[in-house]
Amino acid sequence: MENNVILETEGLCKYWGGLKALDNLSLAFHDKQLHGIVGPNGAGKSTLLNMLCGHYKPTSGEIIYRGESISSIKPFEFARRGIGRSFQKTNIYTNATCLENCCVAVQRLMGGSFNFFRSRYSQKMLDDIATKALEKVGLAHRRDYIASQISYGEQRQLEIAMVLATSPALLLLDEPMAGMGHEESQLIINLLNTLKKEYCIVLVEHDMDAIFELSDQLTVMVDGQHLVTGSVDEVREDARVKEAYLGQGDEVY
Ligand SMILES: Nc1ncnc2c1ncn2[C@@H]1O[C@H](COP(=O)(O)OP(=O)(O)OP(=O)(O)O)[C@@H](O)[C@H]1O
Repeated sequence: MENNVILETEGLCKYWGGLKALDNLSLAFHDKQLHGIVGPNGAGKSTLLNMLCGHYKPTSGEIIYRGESISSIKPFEFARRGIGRSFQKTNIYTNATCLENCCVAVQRLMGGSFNFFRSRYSQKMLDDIATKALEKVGLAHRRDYIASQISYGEQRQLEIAMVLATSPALLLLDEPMAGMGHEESQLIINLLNTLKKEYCIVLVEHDMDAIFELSDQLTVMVDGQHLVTGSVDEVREDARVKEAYLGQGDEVY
């Protein structure tokens, strides 16, 4: 194993009845790199993220985290080991403040054991962790705002802050730019460019300009199968990729 590989899949398969949503996928995700995942609709991108965070169990194959197979551990153990996941659908409590949302994310991770630490001291620790996460995404000035009062783009930033508050080593991001205008997307691009210096990021995103700008490695999937992995330039020049996107609109080119 290359020493800066954090997470790997080996021959990963997920079948829904006769449908092969993921078919024999072997990938390696490196520390301090952003690995983009693209592919036409139904390619299996969300299925892959759901498996990497433990939400779905593999039909066969392995998920290996820092050299250890974690295919059969429970979903909350994925998070406790440092695999953080943001969702396509917004996951925030709109009636709580930004700070409270980040605190809840940490409490969820700690589960029942959090009650044990309940004290003024632990609340301060929690607030500090949450505040640092908000600072990292550029939302420190929104700390005490109710989440429903901040813009849509800021809500997506808040979701990333909620993942960061759980102290992950790896971030799995599912379309963090969905529904955003150009300016808001640019904010997220700038944020991810900063975060990838510190974390391993796996990014599923339909915004091709964004994914080309951000990816150190890029994987194209088609019909649950791996088509190609390489640098952005290698992928863009690959004839198989052009062919896979034919009839899908000009999503790539
Ligand atoms: N829970 C499920 N039960 C049955 N089939 C599923 C389930 N989840 C996904 N699928 C199927 O698996 C295939 C891959 O779906 P997936 O959502 O992973 O693709 P995707 O690449 O994320 O697509 P999109 O870009 O449209 O979000 C699709 O054919 C989908 O219908």
